[in-house]
Amino acid sequence: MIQMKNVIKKYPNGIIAVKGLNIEIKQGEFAYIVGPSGAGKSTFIKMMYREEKPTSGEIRVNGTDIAQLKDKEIPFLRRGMGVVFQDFKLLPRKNVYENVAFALEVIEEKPENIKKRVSDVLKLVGLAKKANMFPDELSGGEQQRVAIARSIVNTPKVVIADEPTGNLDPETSWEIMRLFDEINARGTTIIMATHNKEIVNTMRKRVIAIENGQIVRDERGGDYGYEF
Ligand SMILES: Nc1ncnc2c1ncn2[C@@H]1O[C@H](COP(=O)(O)OP(=O)(O)OP(=O)(O)O)[C@@H](O)[C@H]1O
Repeated sequence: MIQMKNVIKKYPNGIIAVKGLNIEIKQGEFAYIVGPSGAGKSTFIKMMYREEKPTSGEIRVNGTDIAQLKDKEIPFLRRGMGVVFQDFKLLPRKNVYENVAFALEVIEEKPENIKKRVSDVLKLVGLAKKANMFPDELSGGEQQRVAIARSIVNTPKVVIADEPTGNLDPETSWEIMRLFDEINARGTTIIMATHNKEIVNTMRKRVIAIENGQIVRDERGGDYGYEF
């Protein structure tokens, strides 16, 4: 579902963050992206949802080369993917229900479908009872659950997560990871950059290690492989 060929990313300041990536991630896979700080993991991930445009190379998402997309076509790409961030990025003035519903409103989903979809995903993430609460009334783990609910409410084929447990304590991180595992078990591809060694070594998945802008390891059921 995602293929990269000779992808290079040079930022305007001259830093070459990604130096010729070649990778294929198939529908239904769960892949961790690991590697040292500054290795290029976020850049790699941002190019998948066209937050960053590659300097050269090809990035195919379900066959379309997204490196060639015009800016006005990007929303269509994003309809098919969910994105989850370390800092949740919830809308502070909207409650839990509204934060999740908003993702469907912007794509002009029919109001009668919105209610059902939002309550289904809030149930899935265990927040049905907190639908009326606001982000600042929730714990970090709960806020991340809302963000995950928002990312899957449109039933995307892939969820891309950049360090989703980076702001959470170990126990909460596990709960969030179990949720991602369940979403993956329902058929959604998960691509996740993480520094969480314990989780990578326990919840074994495909491990793609990036160092200095290049893939240095790609193993199914691999371990984290670093001491940090
Ligand atoms: N917007 C930007 N403009 C210029 N340089 C950038 C930009 N974003 C990242 N870089 C540089 O690109 C390189 C890779 O950064 P990136 O954020 O992709 O690494 P990372 O592996 O995700 O790091 P971390 O684990 O610390 O999040 C770094 O040298 C960084 O300074």
